Amino acid sequence: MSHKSPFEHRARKRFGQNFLHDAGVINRIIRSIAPKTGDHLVEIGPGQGALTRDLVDSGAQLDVVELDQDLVPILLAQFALKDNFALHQGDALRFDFSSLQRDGEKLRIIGNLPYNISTPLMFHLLSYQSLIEDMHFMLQKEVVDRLAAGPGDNHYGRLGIMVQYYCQVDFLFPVGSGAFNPAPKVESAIVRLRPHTELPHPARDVSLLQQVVRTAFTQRRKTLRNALKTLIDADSIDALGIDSGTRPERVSLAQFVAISDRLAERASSGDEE
Ligand SMILES: C[S@@+](CC[C@H](N)C(=O)[O-])C[C@H]1O[C@@H](n2cnc3c(N)ncnc32)[C@H](O)[C@@H]1O
Repeated sequence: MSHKSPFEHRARKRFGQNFLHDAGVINRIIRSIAPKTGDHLVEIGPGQGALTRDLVDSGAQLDVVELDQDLVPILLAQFALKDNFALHQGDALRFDFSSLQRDGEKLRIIGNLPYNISTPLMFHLLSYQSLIEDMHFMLQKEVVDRLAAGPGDNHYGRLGIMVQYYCQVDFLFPVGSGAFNPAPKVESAIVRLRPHTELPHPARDVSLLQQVVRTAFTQRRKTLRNALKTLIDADSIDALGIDSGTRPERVSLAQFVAISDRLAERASSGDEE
């Protein structure tokens, strides 16, 4: 299905195009970001410029990354004359964000993201975590619930744990589907991610942490000891002060890090389970 916009651009499903048209929602997002002169903003997927106008007018440097070539003339017609605006046509998943950085300044990332690429894009951006001050994203509400969830919440799991490893996560506000054209089938929400300047729970080996968390949540109804039995025995979990009879959904990030650090120690000492 495609929908005509005021600029005669047909919204494309394959690019995840749902354009914001609700001025109240746009204002609220801009107020949450609070862009100012001296900031270096990067908007991913500017679309027809719903958020872009206020971001440019803030006086901040604004780079935008848009995949759809047909949107390029629409964006340039509105913003090409602004000397604080630069457009990069291409795929944000492959974009080298470090190429934008100047003089040690940090980037502020913004995006009403296509929902099909939001998780890989967040992890791509987290690989530049030290260059980023904060990120404001519109995502499926269910994804924001998962990002912000803590131990014991229904939505708590792998995505939230791994993003919270790198970032402070704040659920800002929900957005109804009527704010978009065409309206998506699901509700949305705005989330703020702020990369930690120092990781609160640094793991000895992040890929091991990822493996532990992935394995633990493959069958979330199992006890921790059963879920992790291919990696570590119950006594070793209990010896870390973690109840191996609990469910993975009750285990904190710090506790998952403790388990993965124990495995990393063993691997480095050549110790076998
Ligand atoms: C949900 S729309 C949001 C558009 C606009 N920011 C708004 O709020 O109305 C997502 C935008 O991301 C663009 N897009 C999709 N995949 C992309 C990718 N891989 N890299 C960069 N932009 C992409 C789409 O073409 C579209 O303009």
